[in-house]
Amino acid sequence: MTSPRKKARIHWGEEGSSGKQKGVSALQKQREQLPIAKGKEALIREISDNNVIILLGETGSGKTTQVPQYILESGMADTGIIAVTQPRRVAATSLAARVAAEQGVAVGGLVGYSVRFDEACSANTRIKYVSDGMLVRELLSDPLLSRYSVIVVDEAHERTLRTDFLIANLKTIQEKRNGANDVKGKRAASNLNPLKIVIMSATLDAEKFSRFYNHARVLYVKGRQHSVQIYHTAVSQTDYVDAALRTFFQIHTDKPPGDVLIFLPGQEDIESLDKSIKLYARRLPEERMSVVVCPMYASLPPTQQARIFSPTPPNTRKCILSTNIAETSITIPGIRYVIDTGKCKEKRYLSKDTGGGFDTLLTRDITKSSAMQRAGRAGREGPGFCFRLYTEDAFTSMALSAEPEIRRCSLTQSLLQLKCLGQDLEAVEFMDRPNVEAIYSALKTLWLLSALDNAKNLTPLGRQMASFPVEPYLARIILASREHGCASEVIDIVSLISSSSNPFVDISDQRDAIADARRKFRHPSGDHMTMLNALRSYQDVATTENKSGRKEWCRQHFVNERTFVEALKIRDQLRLTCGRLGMDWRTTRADNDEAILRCFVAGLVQQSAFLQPDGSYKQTIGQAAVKIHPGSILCEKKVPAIIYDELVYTSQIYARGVSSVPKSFFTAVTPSSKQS
Ligand SMILES: Nc1ncnc2c1ncn2[C@@H]1O[C@H](COP(=O)(O)OP(=O)(O)OP(=O)(O)O)[C@@H](O)[C@H]1O
Repeated sequence: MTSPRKKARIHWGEEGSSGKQKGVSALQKQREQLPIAKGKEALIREISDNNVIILLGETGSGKTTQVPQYILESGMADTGIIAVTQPRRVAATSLAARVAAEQGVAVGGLVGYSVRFDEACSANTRIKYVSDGMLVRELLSDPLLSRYSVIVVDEAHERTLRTDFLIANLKTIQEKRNGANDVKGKRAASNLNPLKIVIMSATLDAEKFSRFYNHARVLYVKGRQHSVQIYHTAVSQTDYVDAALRTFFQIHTDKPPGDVLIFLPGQEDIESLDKSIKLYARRLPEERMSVVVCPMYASLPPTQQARIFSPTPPNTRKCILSTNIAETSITIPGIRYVIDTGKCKEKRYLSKDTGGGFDTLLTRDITKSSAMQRAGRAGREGPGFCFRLYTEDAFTSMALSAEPEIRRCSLTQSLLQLKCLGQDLEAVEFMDRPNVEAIYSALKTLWLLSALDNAKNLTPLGRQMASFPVEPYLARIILASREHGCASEVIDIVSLISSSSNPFVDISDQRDAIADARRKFRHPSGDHMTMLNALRSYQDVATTENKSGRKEWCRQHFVNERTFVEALKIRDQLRLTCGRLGMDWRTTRADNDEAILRCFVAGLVQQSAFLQPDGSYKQTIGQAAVKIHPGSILCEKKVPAIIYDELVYTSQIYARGVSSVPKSFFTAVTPSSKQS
């Protein structure tokens, strides 16, 4: 490997900069200097006079942090809570911390947040940053969202399935709460607390949103606080990881202090760049600033994600390697340089016709919207720089925004939630209609899980499934444990599956050593029971060992302590839901593996494959040939039938989280009326 300085330099073309630099000191002064502050009075007036406002403003103009505070301070929302939705949990939690600091209060008081499996709110909370999924969940228990007087839908351009679900439902909720004929005015026929809706983004097709909300008023916030100088490569870069490496060291050797944020598509690229940067950084002359690398991706446990916000030590340059999880809404203190590879991973439903029948992540070029959001992460605290690893022509020819998730992802969970609200996917007025095939597939999945009956009506079991804060198939597994008397074991395993990362560390070149270290957890049936054994062993260790003893035990056994800690929290939530449904989560049949696996078959009936005469596995529902993932303890085995937690699509389709089950289990869960 050559030294970073010897690698070919990348040549950049400069783009005109905009905006002006302003000094910042105290938080209040910063607030006053935000571009949005100039329009505060007008903004409050417009929100007060209109039921729906579409608000566009450049990244960093102050929308997300200031608009909720303006609404609060105006007294407009005195009858309820102000909710601000975010597509990503890290944005919700970090924004709550920032706005609480601006208000001079602790998080969880006046300003709080609510994300899946984590909440900091109290009876005093008036501004609540909430993940879009959590607000959808609240709809199920409060279909008119009556606790809220203003709902701000932020980063609406991302068009996540849950945001689209909210946008559709908010329209009808507002009609009910404000009175059906009340398009512009204030309170009309209804006795309910009226609702105001604010839709926000920096990069939005404002006209489309406006039309959807009966030609709602569109407002623009002009300007950004700090300039961001954008550079494009002079020629296109085929190896974006290598180009990012070279650009990072160009910045590190040539540019003044300031942290660097690099956008990459996924975990694999992040891990590879992490290694290369560390390797090269060690070779730098001692007098140069040192480098600290922080990875950031969705499956990293929240405590590890939080490292990106911690202050950079003196004489050090922090380099954050992130997926698009850090693309919108968040301000990472210290970031002055952004490197944008121009790539992202996009969730897409692979249809059964093409051998799929599942959601998978595919690498693709980003959109203009994403490029602008990424550049916007620099220049939050002072002027910034964005290095795009693609040409200006490539930027010009990018699509404006991504295809909405509703057109490309599995609709199973949304359909179940709509059914609980007495609605049908076909009948709801969405901004963009879902595909017929995706609707059909979701109906079929829910029917196979017994959440819907033959007439597509919600069953009592389906309603119970929707109460759990997990995917329908996992909820089905938990509910099946009622019949089999093994709720305790099943909830433990489901908690581990629902955690943000795998409990087992998988290092491809150490698989033999890892298998050896974990031998005592191994269960012949496969990964589910093995996970349970590992969790139970960890709990034993946790009661006898101190912190460093636990850490050492986890290191020796190649297991991820953070996953166990997170799983135990999730377990509390799942047990609470069981309690609310009158289900006893204490039932146990630790000696009966068969009972536990039967529960998993009830939920994973579609996620199963049978061994073929040629030694491959073929999906029982769907056409794809699947391989057992090399990280699974069953990877070397040939068993007649498998169930799995997920399929991952790389060079081949791999099943992950695999257990072996007798074929006879499948006929038991599939009533004779159900045929694939
Ligand atoms: N956690 C933080 N630490 C330091 N400064 C912050 C923080 N959060 C916000 N700010 C400051 O407030 C400014 C406005 O942030 P805000 O999130 O409200 O902007 P926005 O218009 O919503 O941008 P975006 O569309 O990118 O989310 C930032 O540019 C930054 O200067």
